[in-house]
Amino acid sequence: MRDLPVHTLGYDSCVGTMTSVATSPKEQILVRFLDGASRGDGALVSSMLLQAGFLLNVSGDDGWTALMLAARSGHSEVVKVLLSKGCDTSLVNKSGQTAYDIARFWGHKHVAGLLSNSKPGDDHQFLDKVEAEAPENFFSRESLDRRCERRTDGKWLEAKRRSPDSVYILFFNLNPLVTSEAEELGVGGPDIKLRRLRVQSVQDLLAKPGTTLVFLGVEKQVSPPPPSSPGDEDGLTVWFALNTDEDPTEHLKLSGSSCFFVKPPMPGLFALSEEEAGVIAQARSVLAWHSRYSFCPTCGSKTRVDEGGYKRTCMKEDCPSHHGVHNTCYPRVDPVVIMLVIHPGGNQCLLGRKKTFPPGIFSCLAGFIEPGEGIEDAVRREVEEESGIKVGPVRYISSQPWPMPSSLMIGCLAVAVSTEIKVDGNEIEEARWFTRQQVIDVLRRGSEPAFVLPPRQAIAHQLVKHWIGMNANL
Ligand SMILES: NC(=O)c1ccc[n+]([C@@H]2O[C@H](COP(=O)([O-])OP(=O)(O)OC[C@H]3O[C@@H](n4cnc5c(N)ncnc54)[C@H](O)[C@@H]3O)[C@@H](O)[C@H]2O)c1
Ligand SMILES: [Mg+2]
Ligand SMILES: [Mg+2]
Ligand SMILES: [Mg+2]
Ligand SMILES: [Zn+2]
Repeated sequence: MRDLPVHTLGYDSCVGTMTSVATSPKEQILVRFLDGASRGDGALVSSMLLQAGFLLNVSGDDGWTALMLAARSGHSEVVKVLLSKGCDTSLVNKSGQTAYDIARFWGHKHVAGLLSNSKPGDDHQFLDKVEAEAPENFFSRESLDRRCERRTDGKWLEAKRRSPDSVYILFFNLNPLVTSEAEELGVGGPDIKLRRLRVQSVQDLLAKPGTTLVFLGVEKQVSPPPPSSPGDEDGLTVWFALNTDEDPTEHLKLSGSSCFFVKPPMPGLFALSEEEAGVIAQARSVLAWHSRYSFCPTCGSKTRVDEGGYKRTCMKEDCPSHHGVHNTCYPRVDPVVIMLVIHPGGNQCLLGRKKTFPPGIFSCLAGFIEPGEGIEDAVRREVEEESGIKVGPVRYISSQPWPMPSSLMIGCLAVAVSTEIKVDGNEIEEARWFTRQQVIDVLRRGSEPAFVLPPRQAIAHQLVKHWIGMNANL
């Protein structure tokens, strides 16, 4: 017996609740059994199977069997019980996924291991496809080769600093210099472009005490090019970033150009190409660190810039920061979790509004990871703090450097195990469950969208898109 019509019960396949009375004793038994599997109650599953062996391969709503429900929540004990009874691991739900697919998708490696051992020849194309399609996020493209080993090679850096082939990008108070001149921009390309300067244009600025210089890396090479300038033996084109806190316009020797400094984050930086946004993510974060950490955080003394702008060394001889690993000497990155919370039923997602958002915008919840906290726990804590929703399984999807000033957004999908929303009212003024259809209408810019999503350059947008691209009911 398969596909017992339990839809009528309103059985919720993740939290295992019954929202109305089951219509027959057999259906009631099935609901209890599936509920036990999804909650990880191995003892209940075992004893029910002893009395009603037919339950083993029966599915409820959307074709989910006990094995699939246990696999989704990583309940390996229940999975072992079901496997020991000889359950059918090849069954698929109405979205075409096996229990193995579901375990892999939610990152339950131990469960996926148990399931793959029991069925070595299985084909899991669905998951491979989902993984291959993880989005590339704006600000995350590594356009330059960082060549970290060159940061301590003072002679090489100095030669490159003087080289007429080196590229300088300039920031004024952390805002990059760009151009919107038509001839610089290709058809259908970005709206603005970084203004690439040469050493002769920035010579005066380099000599000023308030200027910070950072070695970003070298242009990536397909094959080694011939040497381009006399004395410049490796032919590598180096990029540097400069920041100044005084208006540099009068020191710039630029011929007839219409350049301006663009303020982050929106819409300014979002108008750059993916390649240049990647350079900005690196440059702006390091420069912002220099502007905030001028003095030694350990003893308050003056510091010296070293390693091509990737280290600040305390000038006080006996400062403790000279011994051991001191994360005060190197550029800082703040990890932030950002998550799309999926309703236990699989077909709605949770989005929230900060008080500061423009009208209509709803986005993924997000929050800084705290010291001593892992990614999954930070996701669960922030979601509960901001929306009152409890979260079970968490799966990492992709990350995004966010150079305002220096966050790393860690994008996750998370399955809710409760549904009642209670916003904190402080950070988040409103949170709502939106259906897949509402989200699809927003992404397709339908005539009456229920809300507005952040633009494609925000990882929140990509997480929502990723969820829509997946099969339903994971
Ligand atoms: N790229 C995107 O799609 C996207 C979307 C949402 C948020 N974000 C970014 O994520 C970051 C964090 O999100 P949030 O504001 O919701 O976090 P949050 O929910 O943790 O709340 C922010 C508050 O946490 C405190 N805090 C704790 N640790 C902090 C730290 N290391 N730095 C600064 N404040 C800290 C501060 O009081 C701050 O006001 C923000 O900077 C935001 O710009 C990016
Ligand atoms: Mg937050
Ligand atoms: Mg928060
Ligand atoms: Mg927080
Ligand atoms: Zn010091």
